[in-house]
Amino acid sequence: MSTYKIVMVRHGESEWNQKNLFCGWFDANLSPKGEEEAVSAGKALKEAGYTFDVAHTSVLTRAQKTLGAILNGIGQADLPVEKSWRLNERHYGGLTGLNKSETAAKYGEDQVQIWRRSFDIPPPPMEADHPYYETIVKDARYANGPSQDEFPKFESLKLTIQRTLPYWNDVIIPQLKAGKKIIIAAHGNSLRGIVKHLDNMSDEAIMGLNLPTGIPFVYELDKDFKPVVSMKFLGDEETVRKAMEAVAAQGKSK
Ligand SMILES: O=C(O)[C@@H](COP(=O)(O)O)OP(=O)(O)O
Repeated sequence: MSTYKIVMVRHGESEWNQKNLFCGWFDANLSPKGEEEAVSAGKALKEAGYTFDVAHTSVLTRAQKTLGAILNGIGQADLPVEKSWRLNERHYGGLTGLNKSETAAKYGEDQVQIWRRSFDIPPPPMEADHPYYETIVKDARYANGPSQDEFPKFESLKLTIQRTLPYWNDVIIPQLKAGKKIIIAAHGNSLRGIVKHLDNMSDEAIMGLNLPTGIPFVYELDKDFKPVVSMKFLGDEETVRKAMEAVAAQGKSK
């Protein structure tokens, strides 16, 4: 029997998704298509009758803007929003800013697949001379965390889960227990981490999951927070399948 329900959504297409660049902690904006996707996500949630008590998002603009458009769409623009770096995208290290197809042409599609989707093999670190190092490390949005020790230079999915899961366990679960209706707007890989945890997916199985941009999905959980309904997308099956395939194909050399 389902006791809890939670909605999650990966942000709409970002300008860097559109250019096919590894983005990670770089604060890319939504592309015009991404803005439209966010509005459509709001419409889908409104049509399905969703309202929320609390919304959670990362400290990155693409996720916050997506959430803003959704909340506008469901007539809840003034809903309390909690923002945390723990919901940020995985840190893509030295790959940040590189084109995914060009990287595949240079290092091979298999290597890019390992960097994008392996569970515990991280990308190379972002060194201090990386073009986006200062922009990210000195960004005022990180004044209250992560601490210097916690601040990533790169993250595998495993490392991403290690900093996202405490947020799920310490913030989201207590709010669900208190009866709050929650939406999380975050990123491809921070959400893949939560999905892996909820569905108890193996390290191999999670490699095959590519989350589409801007299509909300629902989990229904039992009293022990085990899924009764897993990853039910608010979109028709064919559209979701094609969107997932398009994400997977971003690592092709073309
Ligand atoms: O960092 C990035 O490039 C993408 C995910 O990339 P892939 O792992 O799918 O390559 O993150 P998002 O657009 O969800 O914030």
